[in-house]
Amino acid sequence: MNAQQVEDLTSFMEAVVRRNPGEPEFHQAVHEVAMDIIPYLADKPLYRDMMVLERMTEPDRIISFRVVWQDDHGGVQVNRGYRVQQNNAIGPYKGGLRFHPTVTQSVLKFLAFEQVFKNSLTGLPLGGGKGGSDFDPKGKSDLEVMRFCQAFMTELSKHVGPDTDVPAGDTGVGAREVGYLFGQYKRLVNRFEGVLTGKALEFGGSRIRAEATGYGVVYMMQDMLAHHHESIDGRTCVVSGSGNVATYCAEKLIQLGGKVVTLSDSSGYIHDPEGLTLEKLQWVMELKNKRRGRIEEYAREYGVEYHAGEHPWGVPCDLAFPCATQNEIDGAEARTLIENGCRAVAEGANMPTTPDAIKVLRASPGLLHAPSKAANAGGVAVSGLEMSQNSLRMQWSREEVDKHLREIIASIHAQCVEFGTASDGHVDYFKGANIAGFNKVASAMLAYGVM
Ligand SMILES: NC(=O)C1=CN([C@@H]2O[C@H](COP(=O)(O)OP(=O)(O)OC[C@H]3O[C@@H](n4cnc5c(N)ncnc54)[C@H](OP(=O)(O)O)[C@@H]3O)[C@@H](O)[C@H]2O)C=CC1
Ligand SMILES: O=C(O)CCC(=O)C(=O)O
Repeated sequence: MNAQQVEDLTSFMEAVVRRNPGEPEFHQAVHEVAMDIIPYLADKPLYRDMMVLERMTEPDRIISFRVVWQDDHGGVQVNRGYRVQQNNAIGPYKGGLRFHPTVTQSVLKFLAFEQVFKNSLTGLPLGGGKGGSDFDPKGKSDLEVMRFCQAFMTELSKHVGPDTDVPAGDTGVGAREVGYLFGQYKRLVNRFEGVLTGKALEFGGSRIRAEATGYGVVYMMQDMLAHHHESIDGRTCVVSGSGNVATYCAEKLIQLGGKVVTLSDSSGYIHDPEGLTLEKLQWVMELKNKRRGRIEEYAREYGVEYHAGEHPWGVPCDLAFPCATQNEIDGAEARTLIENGCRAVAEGANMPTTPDAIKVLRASPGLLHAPSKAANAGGVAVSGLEMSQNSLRMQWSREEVDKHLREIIASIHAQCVEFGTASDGHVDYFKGANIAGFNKVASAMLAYGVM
């Protein structure tokens, strides 16, 4: 960046912070994009005069509402629900719902903003949005989760629809929650329509949607390595998380010959130096999705080490897959990864690396690093395919959906290479993803005029 661009970035970010006080996650996500887009717009006065980037940082609307439900003891509980409808320039708002006590407007705005670029990269007609609540499903009975989901959807149903806004799952919102949410929507509007994705197969879901985010992260890693004539086979992999994204990321890695040595949850991580097998992974999925237990139990079951309160980034690895949550790798942890010889990082979670960590990883010569908006786009891509199948009133085979997913990730990789390759041949996947994602949305916004 030259001096003028640094000045432009500084004044742009000052305005973002002024307009969105107290929203650090949102500032972080916007800054990460603006660092690449502001220099890119240096010779594009029309985009600057039309304030396209400024408009993209302002959500179309934010809906915030009270969610009141009754717990199993008859007590009345109050939570806050949100839907951030960020941008529908290229299609209906699309993005997940997160139920977690750390949910704030700032967190959902960062996720919605990122989603706009990610959805654009898929090549599908999908705008960007995100929603959720500070409700914590952990420790709640099935009936409590059901009552919460019904109360949440009672309000949300007024703002979503198959051509308006199509939510899906995210942290804390899996098959069980999507079932309750869809059932309530159907009851309220008296129509059977594809208002949510991630549905069960029996009522309009797509094959491979559950697997898609994790599989897509691994396909992205495969493509980055193949670009350098390397593969996953025989590489040691460190994965964080043990939810939807982490477990299917681990499954695909094992299928491709990777040795997955860690999984984690918010309490700590397990280290299995022999590597997980598909059987052990099945046990983890049962633990997490049915018994809703803690990853610590894996250590007791298989006689391996458990590290309470720690992240797995100190375990030596070739490939790293942060698949738990935002800002889970900081600068020091990024340095440790590099010192231990890490070759590549593919982000399964949204924005899992802090700005410091990105700086450290970017400065490491040759290290490959796929940002979340490119690496985890497989989930929303298959959600887009679920919408297509719902419109067609059809369900495609596993092979067909997986083939589309593979092609979409390959196209995202190609876009990153097109817009992110430096003169020395190194691919800056962050820059490539930001510019490619921006272009499509920005030209649609220009076509619509001033609005
Ligand atoms: N599901 C999807 O299709 C997509 C998800 N993502 C992103 O992937 C990430 C994981 O989502 P998903 O797997 O669906 O969610 P899940 O709820 O299925 O799993 C989340 C996992 O991350 C752990 N975790 C959550 N918060 C923290 C924390 N603060 N510190 C350490 N670990 C934590 C959870 O542990 P615990 O059980 O202890 O909370 C759990 O193991 C999120 O960033 C999400 O936005 C991105 C694209 C699509
Ligand atoms: O499938 C979807 O619509 C949501 C996916 C999602 O929330 C994400 O990509 O972060």
